[in-house]
Amino acid sequence: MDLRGLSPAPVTAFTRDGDVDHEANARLARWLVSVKGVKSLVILGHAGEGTFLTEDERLALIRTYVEAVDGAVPIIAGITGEGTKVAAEEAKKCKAAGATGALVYPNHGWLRFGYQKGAPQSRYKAIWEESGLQCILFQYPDATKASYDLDTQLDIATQEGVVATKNGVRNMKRWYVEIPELKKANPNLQILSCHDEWLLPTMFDVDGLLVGYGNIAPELLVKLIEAGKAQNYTEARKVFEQLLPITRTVYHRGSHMEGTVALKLGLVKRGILDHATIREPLKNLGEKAEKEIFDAFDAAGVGRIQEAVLAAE
Ligand SMILES: N[C@@H](CC=O)C(=O)O
Repeated sequence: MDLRGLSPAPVTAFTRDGDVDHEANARLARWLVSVKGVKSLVILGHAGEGTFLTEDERLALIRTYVEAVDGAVPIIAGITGEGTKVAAEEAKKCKAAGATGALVYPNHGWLRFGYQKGAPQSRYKAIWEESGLQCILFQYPDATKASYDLDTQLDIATQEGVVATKNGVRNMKRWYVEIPELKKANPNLQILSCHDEWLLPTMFDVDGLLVGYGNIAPELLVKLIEAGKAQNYTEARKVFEQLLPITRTVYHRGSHMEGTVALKLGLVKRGILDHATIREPLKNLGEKAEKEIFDAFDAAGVGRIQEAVLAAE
C-alpha cells in the first residue's frame, strides 16, 4: 500500500434508528476518495466506532467501502480483537470481505497492565500470517501502558507484512529519537502521524497522516502534508492556523471520544451526512457545543460540499 498522503479514518454513519447506514457510508467514502491526495480509507477504528459494531456489521461495512471506492484506494480495517488468535481470525474475515490492510490495535488489557515482552510482535506476526493483510504498527500515546518501547517498535517495523506506522506517541522527545531509528531500521516503513490535536510539529518528518481529522477537512490536510514534505514551515503554519478554529472545537475537547461526535457534526456541516447519530458509549455534545463546531467551520472557511459535486462522485 502506498500511504504517502492522507489516510482519513472515516466515521461510521448510522440511520436515525441507530443501524449502519450503508448508503450514507458509501457517500462519505466516495467523497473522500474524490479528494486528490487521499491514499486509503481506514475504517473501523476509533473514529469509526469500530468496537461498537457487531462482527456482521463490521464485515458488511468493509464490503460497502470496497464497492464504493471501486479499487481507487485500499480499504484498511481496524483490528481490535483482544487475544492474538481472535485478532488473527478477525483479520482473516476482514480480508475475505475485501480489506487490503490492517490497523492493528494493541490488546486493551495492555492499557491497564502493560504488555509482556514479545507479545506485540507475536500479535502482528499472527495477523499477517493468518490473513495476509498489510499491517500498520499503531503506536499509542506515551501516557498509556500500551505504548511500545523502541525495541518493540523496531522488531515490529522490520517484520514481514508491516508497511507503516501510525504514530500518536505525544511525546516529542520520543518522536525525535524514535522516528529516525525506525526509518533507519526499515527505510520503506511509511511514517504516519495521528496527532490530530496538534499536527504541526510532526508534519516535517512524515510520509502522511492517518487521522480522524481527515473526515472533515481532507482538502486542507492534503495541503498540510505537501507543505510538510516540502519543509515549508510558513505554508504549513498557514494551513494549521486556518484549521485552528476547527481543531479547537473538534479535538481540544474533554476527550478524544468527544472528537468522534464532533467529526460527525462536522460532516453534517459540510453536507456529507444528514445527521450525527452516534452509538453508546458516545454521548451527544449538546446544542452549545454543536453551534461552536458549526461556527468554527465558518471561521475556517471550510464550506459545504455542493449536492452537485456529491452526485457526480
Ligand atoms: N488520533 C488518535 C485517534 C485514533 O485512532 C490517536 O492518536 O490514536
